[in-house]
Amino acid sequence: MADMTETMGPSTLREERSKTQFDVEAMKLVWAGSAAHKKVADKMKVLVANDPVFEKSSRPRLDRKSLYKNSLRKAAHAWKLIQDNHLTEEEASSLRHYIDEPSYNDLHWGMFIPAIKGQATEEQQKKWLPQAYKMSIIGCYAQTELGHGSNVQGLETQAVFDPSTDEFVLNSPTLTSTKWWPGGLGKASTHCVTYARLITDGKDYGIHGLSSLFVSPFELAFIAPIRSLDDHSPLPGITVGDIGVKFGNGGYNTMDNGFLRFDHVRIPRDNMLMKLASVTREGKYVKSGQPKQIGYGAMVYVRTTIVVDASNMLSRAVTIATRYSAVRRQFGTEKGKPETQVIEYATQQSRLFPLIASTYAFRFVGEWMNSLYADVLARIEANDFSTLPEVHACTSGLKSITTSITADGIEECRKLCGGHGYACNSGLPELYAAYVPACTYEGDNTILLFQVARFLMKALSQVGSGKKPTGTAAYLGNIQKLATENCKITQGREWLSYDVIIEAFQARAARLAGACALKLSKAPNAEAAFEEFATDLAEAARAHCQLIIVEKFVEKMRSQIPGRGVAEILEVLCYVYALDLVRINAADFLSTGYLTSKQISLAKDQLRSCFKKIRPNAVALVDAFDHTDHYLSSILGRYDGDVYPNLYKDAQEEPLNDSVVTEGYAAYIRPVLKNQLRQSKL
Ligand SMILES: Cc1cc2nc3c(=O)[nH]c(=O)nc-3n(C[C@H](O)[C@H](O)[C@H](O)COP(=O)(O)OP(=O)(O)OC[C@H]3O[C@@H](n4cnc5c(N)ncnc54)[C@H](O)[C@@H]3O)c2cc1C
Repeated sequence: MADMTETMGPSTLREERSKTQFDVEAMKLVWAGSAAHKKVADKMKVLVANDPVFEKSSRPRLDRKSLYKNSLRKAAHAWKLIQDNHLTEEEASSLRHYIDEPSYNDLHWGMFIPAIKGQATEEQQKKWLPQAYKMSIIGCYAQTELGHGSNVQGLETQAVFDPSTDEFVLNSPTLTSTKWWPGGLGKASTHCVTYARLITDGKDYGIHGLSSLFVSPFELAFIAPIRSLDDHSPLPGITVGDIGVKFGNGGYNTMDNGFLRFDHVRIPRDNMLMKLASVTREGKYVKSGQPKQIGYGAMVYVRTTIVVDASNMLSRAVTIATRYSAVRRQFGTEKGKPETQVIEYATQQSRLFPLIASTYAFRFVGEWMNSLYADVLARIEANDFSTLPEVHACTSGLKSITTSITADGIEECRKLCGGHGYACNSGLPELYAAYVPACTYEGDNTILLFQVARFLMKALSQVGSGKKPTGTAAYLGNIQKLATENCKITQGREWLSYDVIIEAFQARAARLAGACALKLSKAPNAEAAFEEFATDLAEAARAHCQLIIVEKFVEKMRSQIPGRGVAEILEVLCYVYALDLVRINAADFLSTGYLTSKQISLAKDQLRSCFKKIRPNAVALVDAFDHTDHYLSSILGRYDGDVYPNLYKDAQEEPLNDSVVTEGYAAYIRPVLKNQLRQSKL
């Protein structure tokens, strides 16, 4: 069956790659962040891709039990590889990343261990961390309950201190207090870090958490053993299980998100994590004297990994959509010539290229957050907490907007692949299903924007009393000028200036925040007004976060970027990222009066000309992410572009095609066809 379409994909991608105007190998280094990171990633991605245990293309077809068992097998095999090969922490984490399957490991390494590090005393860390590092215990993070998630202050689980036995009694007093959602809890974990209302000395101390409305890191966390270390059965007083099937085939269903009820479960007093606060032998609640801000380090770390992960997940989706858009042809038949590649269509470019730009933008802002994390740790060490409110606000906002754009971006890439994007073998449905909860866990994205908005309102009120905002909010110190001087450009080319772009985003963010501050200042009740203007406040917060991402992209561009043509094409991507945001948010720029409709029209013209520069480099820009076919797990996104023969082959392997006449024929099709339904047993 050798026809033209069969061979067209590979030759098309070869031709695309021959048009590239920059050094792809150098871009791979920029994407990886350093030669050392690249070396680790290269080693781990090959190790995973070549190991049959890590096969994943069958995932969407597996029933839940087989899916879960297979995921346990992978986790065990990975742990064996880590030990046998003496992998470093970075290598082990990279290995888990390339296995690409949500599992209890994510919570054990990503939440349980950091929670102990952040909230346990040194003595307690010495007790728990070695067991956790050896995996002789498996831990998870049990905060959310059936009735409350975002509103941490509303959690109901109780930890009542009993001085007669020197123990806490953990109890779930209501149905709604059942812990619900924690990953790894359902079937795998032996322990959890759980959050509960501390009741001692006749007083309810509440939860002290990082809630939607009050910002302070957790204080009241407890380590609760939940399963026997001998036979894994639930311990006395514990009711635990999996909450059930979640969105999408495969997807996040490899994870055992669980429920947990405590029925007067006794744990030693020392199982309360006591870095920030403790309960004495007599039952007195005592603050440790350690500033509560020390908990911020762990929070910045977790959010940094989420933003870096957003760039990774978006990079997968755009790789698939870009390669396939080059291979896919529709319309435009000039006699004897192939049809037009869909990537040539202006609408395809205007949907796809800004997503490629966003992928790089998120990568660079993630890189900056890594340095921010180091800075936060150093400052905490030196008892300097001055930057923490600003860091908390910007990391909340960046988590919110990068995960929202990534989830929407994956879905957009699915649509960019037309009908074939809807098939599981495109890799996109499962990617979306597994990724989309990132908009909810680690803080609902809307709630996180409110944290940013509160910070902005406070910063503006302090500007009024002469205090200079710092860091990512420094521009608010200049609000007088930003709110009154409008954009002056008259020619399209003037948009291609970092200063012009940054000033536009600063003016928009400052004006939106300023307008909210004015409304709040006029209201008799600030809390009620915050609720009334919540939509505007969320918009102001979003504008502030987009400004941060634009600024960090520009900062990257102002650094040394080696490699032939690399800086040049990244510059184009930087403008695409910013100008597309101007296009999408034209209403904000117009309503705040900073831009005229003529200036917005000039921005759109520039955007179109930037797309022309991206076009010959599009495939190479996604090749630079350096994803293996195993990691992408997508027929549409194959590196060699050999799409159609493989779609055909995959259909032949569909289990429904095991027999030519389907199993239900005799019972359910034949009686319909033969008008024999009355005689048949249904
Ligand atoms: C896949 C997955 C994995 C998870 N893993 C874990 C885990 O390991 N451990 C754990 O403890 N939890 C986990 N969770 C739970 C998760 O952290 C919570 O679901 C999340 O914090 C959101 O809280 P919620 O469900 O209470 O949402 P809700 O707060 O009930 O949100 C519902 C809606 O109400 C809106 N809303 C709520 N309050 C306000 C307000 N004040 N103003 C305006 N709008 C508001 C929200 O924006 C949202 O649109 C997981 C969840 C998922 C989906």
